Amino acid sequence: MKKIRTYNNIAEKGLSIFATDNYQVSSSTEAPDAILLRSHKLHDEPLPESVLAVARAGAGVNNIPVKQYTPQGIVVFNTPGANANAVKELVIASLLLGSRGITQSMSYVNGLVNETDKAELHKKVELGKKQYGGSELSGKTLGVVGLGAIGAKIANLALDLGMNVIGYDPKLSVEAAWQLSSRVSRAENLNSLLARSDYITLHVPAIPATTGFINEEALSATKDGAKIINLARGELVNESDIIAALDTGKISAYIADFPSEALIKHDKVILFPHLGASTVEAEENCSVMGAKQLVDFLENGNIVNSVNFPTISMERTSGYRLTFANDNVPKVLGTVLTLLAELNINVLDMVNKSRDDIAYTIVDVEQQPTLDLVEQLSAVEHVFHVRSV
Ligand SMILES: NC(=O)C1=CN([C@@H]2O[C@H](COP(=O)(O)OP(=O)(O)OC[C@H]3O[C@@H](n4cnc5c(N)ncnc54)[C@H](O)[C@@H]3O)[C@@H](O)[C@H]2O)C=CC1
Ligand SMILES: O=C(O)C(=O)COP(=O)(O)O
Repeated sequence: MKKIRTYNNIAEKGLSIFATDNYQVSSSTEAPDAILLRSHKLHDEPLPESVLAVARAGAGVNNIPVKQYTPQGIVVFNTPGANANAVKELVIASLLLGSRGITQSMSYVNGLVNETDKAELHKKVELGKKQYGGSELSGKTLGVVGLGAIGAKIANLALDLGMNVIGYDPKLSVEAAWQLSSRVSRAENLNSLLARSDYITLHVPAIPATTGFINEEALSATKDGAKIINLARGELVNESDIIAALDTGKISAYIADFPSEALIKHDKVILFPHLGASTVEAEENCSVMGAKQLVDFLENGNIVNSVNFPTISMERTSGYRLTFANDNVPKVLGTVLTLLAELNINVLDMVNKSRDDIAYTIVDVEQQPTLDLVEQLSAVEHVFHVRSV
């Protein structure tokens, strides 16, 4: 029986992938083989030694101490693109909230709730109409920072709204570039995008290079009166710097799904709870993808969509499979294969991949690996985390 510990609200459609005969799934299970979670922060809690893998049903993995887990052989997965459409749709809503005074005018109308005089109400409604007029998105420029799964969808859709679109992504993958319309123009650097955009939307992960990157310097390079949308991570924006820029009018609105005490008080800020990925569809996509990846890893040792291990999978050629991770240095694979040969164990198929400092190997062998064999392999220098699956 394998055990999965869950955190947060994980959609049932994904949980049902763990067959009840073979898996125990619960938020309180002891000694879990794997964890499936959303935004719950794992940084401050000890991870049970039994854990082999952590799957983030979502995109951002800044709630998981990935660097700490990697040398322990713990594979961390995410579900790339599975919630991108949900975020895209909320960004479109945010663009409209930023252009048409919708929330402000709704508050104004709600404030008229006690107005019983029909003529007076009509007069006040007309007054509100004058006060909350907006401007159209068509013809304005949208700057998209980060052109991955979410950014690319938004860039393409904004073109259809008649906007000019500029993108900035120094680490753009070839796969992501294929998703992008050729009408999206490329900014050479962040400041060039900020200086030309009426609306700026952030879609980068929270990593050291991006933490606080929207700061006083970036904001002073930004076009006067620009509006910033942040449905990526609160940490990307230096809070006191953006509040100062809102106070002077340099930035005319900040729209985000990361509320804080100071931001809630500001009248040029529009906030939602962390709602970007909270749609039925996105929650199901993420939980299904995360659960499938965990099952394939726990049962076959295959790794798809990991953020710290290489992508590696092999169809099973026999019932007996060994997997191991090792430091990515020469001679380890040779030593392991020599050991298997010396023990007269026939290798039927094998695949080996590396990523940064880590290598990972799947070996299908003709006979059932014994505990002794697993121990001997684990003792090979630089090898860690040997499993018989
Ligand atoms: N509010 C919410 O509910 C949600 C928030 N997110 C956040 O959005 C982020 C992006 O999500 P996806 O598009 O799915 O991820 P992704 O990995 O597909 O795209 C991220 C892009 O950012 C680029 N990038 C990295 N560093 C950069 C830098 N310094 N400057 C410019 N670009 C840079 C990467 O090259 C990549 O193309 C996630 O990491 C997460 O923090 C994601 C989903 C839901
Ligand atoms: O996928 C992400 O990065 C998100 O921020 C979504 O977070 P959630 O799963 O809704 O807690």
